[in-house]
Amino acid sequence: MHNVGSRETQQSTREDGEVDVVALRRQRRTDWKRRQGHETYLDHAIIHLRAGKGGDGCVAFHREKFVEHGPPSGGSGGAGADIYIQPTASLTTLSYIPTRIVAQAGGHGKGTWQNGKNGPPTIIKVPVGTVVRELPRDDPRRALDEFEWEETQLAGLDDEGRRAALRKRRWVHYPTYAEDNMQRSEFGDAERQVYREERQWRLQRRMRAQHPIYLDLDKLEHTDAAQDVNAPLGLPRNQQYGHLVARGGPGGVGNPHFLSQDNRSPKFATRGRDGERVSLSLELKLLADVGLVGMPNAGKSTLLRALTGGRARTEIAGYAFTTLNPVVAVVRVRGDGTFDGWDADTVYDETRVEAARDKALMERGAFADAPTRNHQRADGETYKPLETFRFTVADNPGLISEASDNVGLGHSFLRSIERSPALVYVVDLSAAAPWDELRVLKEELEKYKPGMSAQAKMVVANKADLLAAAGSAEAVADAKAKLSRLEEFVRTELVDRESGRALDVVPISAKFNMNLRKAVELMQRYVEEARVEESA
Ligand SMILES: Nc1nc2c(ncn2[C@@H]2O[C@H](COP(=O)(O)OP(=O)(O)OP(=O)(O)O)[C@@H](O)[C@H]2O)c(=O)[nH]1
Ligand SMILES: [Mg+2]
Repeated sequence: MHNVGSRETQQSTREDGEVDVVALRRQRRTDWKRRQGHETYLDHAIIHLRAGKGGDGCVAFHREKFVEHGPPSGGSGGAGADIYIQPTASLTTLSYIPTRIVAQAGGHGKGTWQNGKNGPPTIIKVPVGTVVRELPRDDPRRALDEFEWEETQLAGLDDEGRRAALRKRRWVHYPTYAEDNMQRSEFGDAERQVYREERQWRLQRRMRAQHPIYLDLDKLEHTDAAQDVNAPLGLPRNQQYGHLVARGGPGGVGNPHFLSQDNRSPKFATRGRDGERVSLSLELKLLADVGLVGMPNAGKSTLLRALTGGRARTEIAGYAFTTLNPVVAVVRVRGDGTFDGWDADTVYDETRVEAARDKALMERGAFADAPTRNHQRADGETYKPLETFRFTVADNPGLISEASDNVGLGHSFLRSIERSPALVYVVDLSAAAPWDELRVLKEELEKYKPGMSAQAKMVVANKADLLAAAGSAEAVADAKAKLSRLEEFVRTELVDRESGRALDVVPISAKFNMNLRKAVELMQRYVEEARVEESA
């Protein structure tokens, strides 16, 4: 089964429009696998929100000395709390967001005309780069909305029981007066009025459901609450609140509301209404400038570590699927085109090997007088060109053939680089046929999102050191032939349609720090171009 089309259809529906539960289950399993051992990273979540219920109105009569029959004095209930979603820079994962959020109910009305308090708004903070979607009605993962929930409460009742249950959920009666109230014609009028309002409310809600919530929170937003006429009351004036996603139910009205010529002492009030219930899917898209795409073991993590002078804490090991989740790190380029760690003779080996080496050094006391930042370098060098450019690179799990069917780790992690302006293919040049790897990578990108392979800008041919390892003239000639065959493939198959330019091919060795300056220079160029385009 190869799904093509928008992300939603890929995830949950088959070509015939049916919801594909098997695919959903498989997706959940690969998501789970990706989270193993990585305690907190989560880039996709489904949350169920329940806005606050309105407070009930109150039935009361005023009591005062010498006033025998005081007027009705029941206060109205407060509105239930609304739920807002707000992007924030201080989070990087969705794992802190509870899957079920119930906002506070409004306070009940009380005697002596005291109205209930409104529920204070609930604000859900999500990381910048989160895309919020309301789950459509036919999605099996959606929770019941407030109307469907009421229906489930009424299931199995006959007409009479149903009417009684509905009334019970809508009306408050003065003690012992319930029967009496029901007989009255004023109550009948009031009840009709309430049902009319309810139908309006229901209609409005259905209309809103036709335009499901879709929010692309890729920027921090600073609305000026003091200026905003829609800012909810009860928030400090400078507090940011974000986007409304679920409305609280209105409070019920107190008995003074039903005072009329015919009924001088109404003994009923209405209850608050349920808040809206919505299910949202949250998807986190990291915003890295460059995304590395490659098969398992191609050396993506090694490359990221080398580009950041070993700062990027991403695991390197000689088995497939070492990296389970995207890791983003910053590459700092200096004025002369160098970057952190470019000149070091460090070998970026497997993390296990590195750890063992560090431990041995430590035991020998080699770090005892390692220079700190404030020390002069031993060789007396003081010149240090300033950092002039900075961009972020995302290292990703390996992508393999049929990843779109959730083979391997699937391809859902690609969402984190979906919007990266530049993708870089990383292939293992020492493999038998690196061009086949490229073909598969391109196909999988296209299956994830049609047109995504156009974001690819460069092919990095890694492990170039292995080719000529033998050192003989023959091996060198073979290596050259292989590289030119790869270039030939790129020239014929991987041409950027817009510019007509073939992707750049750069042979490197991430492990031994070779030819990385060239790769960084090109990456910087792509990022600069993209930024110019964006600001234009
Ligand atoms: N000889 C040589 N080995 C390399 C080079 N780059 C990476 N390796 C080795 O290749 C193996 C895999 O490297 P990783 O960086 O973990 O590969 P990856 O693409 O991140 O793999 P996954 O995370 O599993 O997708 C490790 O044993 C590295 O030491 C290189 O330039 N030359
Ligand atoms: Mg890796």
